[in-house]
Amino acid sequence: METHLVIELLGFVGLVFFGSFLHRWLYSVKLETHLPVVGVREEFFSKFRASVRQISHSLETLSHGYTMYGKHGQPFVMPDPSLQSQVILPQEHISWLIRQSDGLLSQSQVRKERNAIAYLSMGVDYKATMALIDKIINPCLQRKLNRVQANVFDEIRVSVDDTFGLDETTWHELRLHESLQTIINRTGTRAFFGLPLCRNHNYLHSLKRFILSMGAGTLIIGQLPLWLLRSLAASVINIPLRYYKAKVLKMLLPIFAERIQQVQRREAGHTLEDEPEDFATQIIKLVANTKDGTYNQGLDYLAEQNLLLSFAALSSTAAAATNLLLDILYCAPELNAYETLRSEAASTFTTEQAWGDPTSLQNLTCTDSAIREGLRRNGLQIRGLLREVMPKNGITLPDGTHIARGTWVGVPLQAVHMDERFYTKPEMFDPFRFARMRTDPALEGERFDATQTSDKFLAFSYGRHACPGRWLVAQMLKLLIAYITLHYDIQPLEKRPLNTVFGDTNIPSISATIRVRRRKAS
Ligand code: HEM
Repeated sequence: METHLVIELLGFVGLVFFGSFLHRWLYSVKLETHLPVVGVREEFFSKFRASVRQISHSLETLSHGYTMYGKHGQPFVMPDPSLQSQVILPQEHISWLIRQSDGLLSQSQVRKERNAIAYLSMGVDYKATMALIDKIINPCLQRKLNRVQANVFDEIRVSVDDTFGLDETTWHELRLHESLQTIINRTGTRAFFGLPLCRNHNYLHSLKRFILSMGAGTLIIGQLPLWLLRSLAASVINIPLRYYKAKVLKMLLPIFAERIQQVQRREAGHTLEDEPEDFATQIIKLVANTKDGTYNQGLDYLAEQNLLLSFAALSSTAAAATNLLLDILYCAPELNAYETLRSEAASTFTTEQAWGDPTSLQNLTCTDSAIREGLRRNGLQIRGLLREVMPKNGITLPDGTHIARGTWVGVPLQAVHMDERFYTKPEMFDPFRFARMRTDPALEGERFDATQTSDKFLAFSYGRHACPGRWLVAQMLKLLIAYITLHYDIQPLEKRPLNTVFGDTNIPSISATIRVRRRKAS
């Protein structure tokens, strides 16, 4: 047979295969049909197109579904680019949702796909990670937080001075997100691994690239349909990810080795003059005193776990700080937000020691309120508490709706935050809303500090998988806002640069700039 005929034949066979694959794929989008479906238009391949559209339209679709159904106590179906069938629950079902065990509604199944844990080169086991978070990391991030406050402040002071500048005579422009990411990366690294790593340029450079690769991986791969496409995307993203992870770990390992030696010497009865107060030391101490071998899998393992934790910590805190400053600089002048925060900081931090004193942070009720409001108005995720239905026979929701096995259920976080039943003028960034709510006699008994999660405030999620880093976030952001307002003037914004929603993630503008000038020392 002539060569061109063979090629044509092979091409034809390939086309038939591809066509049938595409046809099956386009029609494979399964949506729970007994529930209302949102986001689907009358068009060819309507379900498939609705699913793909949610890469950029999920905020609108979720708000529409919430207004039409969720607000009236009804679950609805949301298409998703991953083609994974999803049922979005009304706010009334959240308390029920968080009470269900992982055996009924599994978070780990969702994490593996949505956060691409099954695809990215992590090097750590998911189960062991969750055990480590539960037993070791959570206690460190809560009970031992006070010990890092003085160091966290010291790093904020030095890194803000470096990034915002010391010139008291001229205004200059800086890119807000980039500056805050640098400040938060340094401060977080100081809290986790101490000096001098947090000022090592090579480390910070590789850490930034590692965070970028992880961010791209978790953001993009979880949105893709089909295992094959996810694996292909992961094989590309894993190249820089492995490279930068190896570079970062090379610098982290000697620090862990040193900390382990220090802990062992102390346990053997030696007195150490300068025992570091960082989380790495605290985590090593806890692991050393725990009989269960799950956490004690060697130096590389612990270092890698801590690196993953810094990823969870740093990118989200930098994004929250960016949103918060943009909101403060844009909000209505009559609210006098910047000046109020400055005078609260001035009356709290009257001595040098006050910056390292945990009781100072309790006085910052207006700053705390602004942080909570920033997270309410612009949470980092618009949909969350995603869980996969595990029982063979499915599960029955509190309103009697039956949901099949394998379906994901979730909550429209941003839509709940925008519900006027829970927040007056929800569209408005009202920085001191929660400070007023704290003193409202009608709300007595409820707590409104930034770290308090509830079924109406979901920025840190809710229930047993809620963010364990939220106390550290509040500590860092309070010290950051206080230091910036006390030492810098910033020109208000005429327009708030818009966020971009990609899938479930709400990303603040990374190109937004602000104009700053150092205040004259009095
Ligand atoms: C403003 C900053 C932050 C926000 C908005 C945030 C938000 C969240 C949310 C929504 C979850 C639940 C995710 C899910 O269910 O899939 C979560 C989980 C988690 N966060 Fe954060 N987070 C922030 C900062 C941090 C920091 C600073 C740390 C560590 C120091 C941290 C460590 C974790 C960990 C380990 C989990 C997993 C908890 C579990 O599954 O049990 N986060 N965070």
